Amino acid sequence: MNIIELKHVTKKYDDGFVALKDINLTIESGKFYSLLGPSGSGKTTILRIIAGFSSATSGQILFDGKDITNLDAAKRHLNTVFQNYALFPHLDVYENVAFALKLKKKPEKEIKAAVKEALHTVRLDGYANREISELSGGQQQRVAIARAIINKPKVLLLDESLSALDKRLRKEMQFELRAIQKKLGITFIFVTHDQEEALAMSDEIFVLNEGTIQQSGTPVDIYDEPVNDFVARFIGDSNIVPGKMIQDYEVEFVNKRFECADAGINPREKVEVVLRPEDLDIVSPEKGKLVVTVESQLFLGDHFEIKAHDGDENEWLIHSTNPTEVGKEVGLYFDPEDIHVMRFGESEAEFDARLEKYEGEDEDEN
Ligand SMILES: Nc1ncnc2c1ncn2[C@@H]1O[C@H](COP(=O)(O)OP(=O)(O)OP(=O)(O)O)[C@@H](O)[C@H]1O
Repeated sequence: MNIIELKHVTKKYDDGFVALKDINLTIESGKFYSLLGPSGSGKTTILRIIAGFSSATSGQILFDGKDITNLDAAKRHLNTVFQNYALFPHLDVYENVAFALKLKKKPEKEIKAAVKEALHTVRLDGYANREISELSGGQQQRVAIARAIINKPKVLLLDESLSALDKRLRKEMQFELRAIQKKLGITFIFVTHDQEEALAMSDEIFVLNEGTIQQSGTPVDIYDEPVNDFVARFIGDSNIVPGKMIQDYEVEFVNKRFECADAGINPREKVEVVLRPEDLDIVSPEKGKLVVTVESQLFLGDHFEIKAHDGDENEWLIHSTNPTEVGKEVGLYFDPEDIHVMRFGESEAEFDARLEKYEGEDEDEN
């Protein structure tokens, strides 16, 4: 079931800057979504428009199928967790978490039970009487979440809410947030510029750049089939080289022809080819589909990051669990499915239509 829909939403700020250009997105109930993009891409603007803190210049926002474009923020069934948590420093944990229910003048007994349950959900049992200043960053984050879930919103908006934490705590909170979302079964919309974080946590990701959605889909879809070079570069490491389509399922790059899994592109059309570093296997030069010379090698704990160049002066990034030798000539092996062919200027809708057509044909053949 769709809980939130944005239809043709644009946002022009007072100074004339257009921060969102015709945004269309659908959020289903009970899933974890990320809005992912570099600084200034419009993530927070989308969140603020959904929350009702900012209004769209044009377009429509639906909540549970009803138009809420002009509805007051306070009347929307959602809460927001801000980057700085916005906790009240002069109130203790209990008072912070109880705040929304006290405002609604709920009976004390009901409030007590709700605070207990919310603190239990975020694993802060026994912290009710602590002062905010006596909590670690991760604990403050949990209080902010407890406060936001106490009145059981249908949607929780989280704006870069892990960015103040150190790396280890951040990882821990990623698991935690995901577990809380699953337990509560409510929709989370999480804003982040960290692609690893979005990949690890989300059911679905919207990748944004310059006020437009570049691609939406599951983490695996977006990683495996980036629609354009922005997405390919932004999500994970990648090797991107220019190429030319020969025919369906055959592409040329670095002056060689390779079998690939892509179709529906015109013969001789110029394309870009993406190969992920972990899809390149180092083999002997005779067995390689490409021959490269190793330039550098770094041990990164769980893999070696190897840089190499081919005769055409393309640099190749390789992630390998085995070391090689700097200066050595080696072969690179990859499967046809590891080659991702991208058309210039293809929109996500065109990309999806092309994929659907060919997947449909494959099924017909089987
Ligand atoms: N009140 C405003 N007036 C004019 N421009 C604004 C205003 N608020 C935001 N912008 C601009 O709109 C664009 C999108 O901003 P937004 O905060 O949505 O980006 P973001 O993707 O959340 O970035 P970050 O990760 O840095 O928070 C930016 O270029 C920003 O400078």
